Order: sequence, then structure tokens, then C-alpha cells
Amino acid sequence: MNQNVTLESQALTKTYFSTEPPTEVLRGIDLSVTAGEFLVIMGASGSGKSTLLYNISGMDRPTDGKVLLEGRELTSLTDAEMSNVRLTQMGFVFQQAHFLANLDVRDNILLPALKGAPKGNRAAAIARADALMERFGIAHIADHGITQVSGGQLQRASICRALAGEPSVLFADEPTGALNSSMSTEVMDTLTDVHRGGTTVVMVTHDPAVAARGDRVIYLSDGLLVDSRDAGPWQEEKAQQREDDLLAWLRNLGF
Ligand SMILES: Nc1ncnc2c1ncn2[C@@H]1O[C@H](COP(=O)(O)OP(=O)(O)OP(=O)(O)O)[C@@H](O)[C@H]1O
Repeated sequence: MNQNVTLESQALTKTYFSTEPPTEVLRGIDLSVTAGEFLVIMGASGSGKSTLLYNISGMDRPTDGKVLLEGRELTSLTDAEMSNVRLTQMGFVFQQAHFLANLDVRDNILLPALKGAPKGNRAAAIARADALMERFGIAHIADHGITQVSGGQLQRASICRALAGEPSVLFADEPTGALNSSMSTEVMDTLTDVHRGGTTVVMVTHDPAVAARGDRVIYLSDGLLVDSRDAGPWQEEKAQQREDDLLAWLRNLGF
């Protein structure tokens, strides 16, 4: 394995047999994600973006093919081993934050980190969560209930939760899908910061302005990886140009 590759899929396929005829959603995906990369997955609705994210992150099991994280084959792990990998090496951000209503923001952020932390590391986990909330500008809402904060704050809290276990890869599925444009910018500034801190980010989005943040965009069509575009690191001052260039590329692909 190339030392710089952190996450890899080889001939990955996913077929749902619950439908008649079965639905072939992923039809042989070879993908390499470099350590520290910000990779964006795009494609038309139904092309298999979320399915790919779920299968490379061990949330679902592929029908065939392999997934490797830092050289370790995830596809051969037991469910318990896989769930430990998710807890200790991966972070997840979804369109909706899925927080527990009876816990405040800090305790929601801490919940998975405490599950993954060895006994006695509670104080360190709390200190890390507090530092993350400070870094992403939500320290002042740490004691608030989750219904007392904005959608953008909640999504930044879910990024803190995803980072609390110090994952090597952060997976995000339409993280701005439920937000207005100013909250979306707020959340993407946070993810850009996460990426600049060295965390590998793999994100699904249908929004070109959001996708323009990535170092590289791959395009899925009907379960196949049909193209890939390197854009280089995000530069705020070139935001509009990056989005326009990405859109031109996407239009050529039929987006
Ligand atoms: N559990 C399932 N059983 C059967 N078919 C499924 C299942 N989950 C997803 N699919 C089908 O797989 C295809 C790809 O779904 P997926 O959610 O990965 O697409 P997507 O590119 O993320 O789409 P969108 O942009 O609309 O979210 C769709 O046709 C969907 O209906």
C-alpha cells in the first residue's frame, strides 16, 4: 500500500436484494483517499453517493470488494471490531445532528468519546470537548439544551462530537443540507478548519458551493466512479472562481 493512502476501496460493489429485481447501487468502485485530503463525492440523485460513504466507513457492508483503512481490511472485521474502528478512528456528521434532547450540548458531544475512551480518561475527554467548542466558537452554548441553539451551532456541535474521539477520517453526508446559506458557510468554515488541522475529510454533497471547498471532487454516475477533479487546497479569495470552474466540469458530466 502507498504510505500516504489512508482509506481505500477496491472493486467495491453494493447490491440491495430487498428489491425485485435486486438494485445494483455500486458497481465496482476503486478509490484511494490520501491522508489529510478533503475529498468530495458528487453525482446525480440516486447515483450512489451516500451508499458509497456508508460502505467505505463501515456503516454498511459491501456486497463484494474490499475497504482498507490505514492498510487494515475493514471488510473482514466482525461487527464488534468494526464498531470499535468507527468509534475510535472515524467521525460522522450527518444532515441532521441526531442529538439527545435530555442532554446539554457538551454532554451530547462527549457521549461517543466517553464510550471509546479507556476508563479514567473522562477528564481528558471533557477537556478535549471544551477545547473543540472553544475552537469552533460554541463554548458559550455548552450548557444549553439542544432546542435552544441555531441549526448552524448544532451542526458545529456535531462536528465537535465527531472530532472528540480524535478520528483519522471525518465522514460527512450532506452536512449543510438542512441549513440556510449563511449557516452553511459557517459550517463549511468549520470543516475547512478541521481539514487544515490535518484530519482527512470525506464529504457527500449536491451543492457546488460546498463541494468547491474540497481538494478533489469525484463524480459518480449510476454506481460507477466516472471522473475525478483536483482543485488543490481551498483559498477563500478564489471561492467564486473555484465554484464556477467546478460547475463547468459538473455540467460537462451532465449534472
Ligand atoms: N436500503 C435500500 N434498499 C434498496 N435500495 C436502496 C436502499 N438504499 C438506497 N437504495 C437505492 O440506491 C440508490 C442510491 O441511493 P443513494 O442514497 O446512495 O444515492 P445518492 O446519490 O446519495 O442520492 P441522493 O443525492 O438523492 O441522496 C437509489 O436508487 C436508492 O433508491
